[in-house]
Amino acid sequence: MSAPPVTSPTRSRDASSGTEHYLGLMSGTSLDGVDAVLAALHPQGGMQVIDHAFAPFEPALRNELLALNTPGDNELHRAALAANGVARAYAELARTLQQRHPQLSIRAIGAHGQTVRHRPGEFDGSGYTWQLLNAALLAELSGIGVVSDLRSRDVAAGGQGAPLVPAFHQAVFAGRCEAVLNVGGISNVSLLSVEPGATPRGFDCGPGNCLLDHWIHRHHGLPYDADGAWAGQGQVLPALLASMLGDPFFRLPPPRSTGRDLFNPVWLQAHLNTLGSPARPVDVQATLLELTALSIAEALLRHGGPGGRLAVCGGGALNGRLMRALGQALPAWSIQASDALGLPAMQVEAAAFAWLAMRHVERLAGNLPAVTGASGPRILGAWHPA
Ligand SMILES: Nc1ncnc2c1ncn2[C@@H]1O[C@H](COP(=O)(O)OP(=O)(O)OP(=O)(O)O)[C@@H](O)[C@H]1O
Ligand SMILES: CC(=O)N[C@H]1[C@@H]2OC[C@@H](O2)[C@@H](O)[C@@H]1O[C@H](C)C(=O)O
Repeated sequence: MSAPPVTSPTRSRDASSGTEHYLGLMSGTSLDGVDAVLAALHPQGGMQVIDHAFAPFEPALRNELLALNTPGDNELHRAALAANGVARAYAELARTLQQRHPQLSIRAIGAHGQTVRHRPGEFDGSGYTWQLLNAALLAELSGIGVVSDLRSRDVAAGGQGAPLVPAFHQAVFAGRCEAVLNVGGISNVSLLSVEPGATPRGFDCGPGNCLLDHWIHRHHGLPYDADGAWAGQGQVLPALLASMLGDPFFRLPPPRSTGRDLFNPVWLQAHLNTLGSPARPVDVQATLLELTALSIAEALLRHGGPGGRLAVCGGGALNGRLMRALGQALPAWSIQASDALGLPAMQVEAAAFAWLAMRHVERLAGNLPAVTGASGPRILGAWHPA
């Protein structure tokens, strides 16, 4: 990646080592809450995770963020209030890690915000992606400089604005696995390379946990299907599975990205409506788990290599049934959670946003045009000084 010039924050750094501390704050499409990772990062590579913390969203904020994923009334005011709520939740977690490590000076926070719309569109200036976060308030509350809005510049350059993690996956996992799979609300894959000068590839696969979470919440009031246990009690419905896998998104070539804009309860209901008779909820859950596994496997086989080592991160790595379904669908891949490579599955994304903050501070590009389709490498994010 090249490093175009940009006006960037001034910095003081331990010149002897070049290593600085960054905080990554991530709340993804699952909307379960906020993950924070405090990491020591060196611009030339090398990362050590110092600590990790998680806090669930308050139910009222989570409900409002979910509602804002769907067009509705008086959204500007509601979105502004929700962006303040996200900033307060992020600041609380930042404070937790600051208090645990008072001796460390944190160079910057990389704060993702909450995606409520993702419409990258064509390269005609109409595309946008929107992550709710009042980054100014976060800088004010935390006393730390914040890099936010990390996707918009890539979209402005004609890219998808996502996925952004392949560059980070390459930096920390290359040589130890051939592919990295993130199963959050949405799933995405990075295909790594050890060839000199080669860049990784990557793309979104489709729904990860978001439809599974929705369905078990609707029928049992639970936030997620722990270990896929409920899905395991049902039978896969072939007609429903075929209908869902028929969505044109699954046939799109990379660069491609998606989100709750497409894979949401309305999408699921439309496919349920194609069935001749009502389905048992437990069978729908079994079918959704199969959809997640098969859409990932199909994308990996079509656009990735024939096999190798696949490291899995995100909450889906904690779903034993999903991991077994992936193993069955990808017999030539050896699959294990990223924990085996030294970075726990639930820390990878937040660590990636700490890394993206470092790229901004160091005036280095954060995107990979080969992944997102942007017209060139770009420094990502907007800077909000401490
Ligand atoms: N023990 C478990 N069994 C099954 N699923 C689990 C378990 N623990 C977490 N999950 C799933 O993982 C989800 C959270 O994953 P994660 O934090 O990676 O998502 P995210 O960061 O919101 O998503 P994205 O990568 O789309 O931005 C939960 O909503 C749940 O579906
Ligand atoms: C628009 C948006 O928020 N996309 C997320 C989402 O969650 C997973 C997948 O869809 C991925 O494209 C992206 O997040 C990861 C962190 C990324 O940008 O690499």
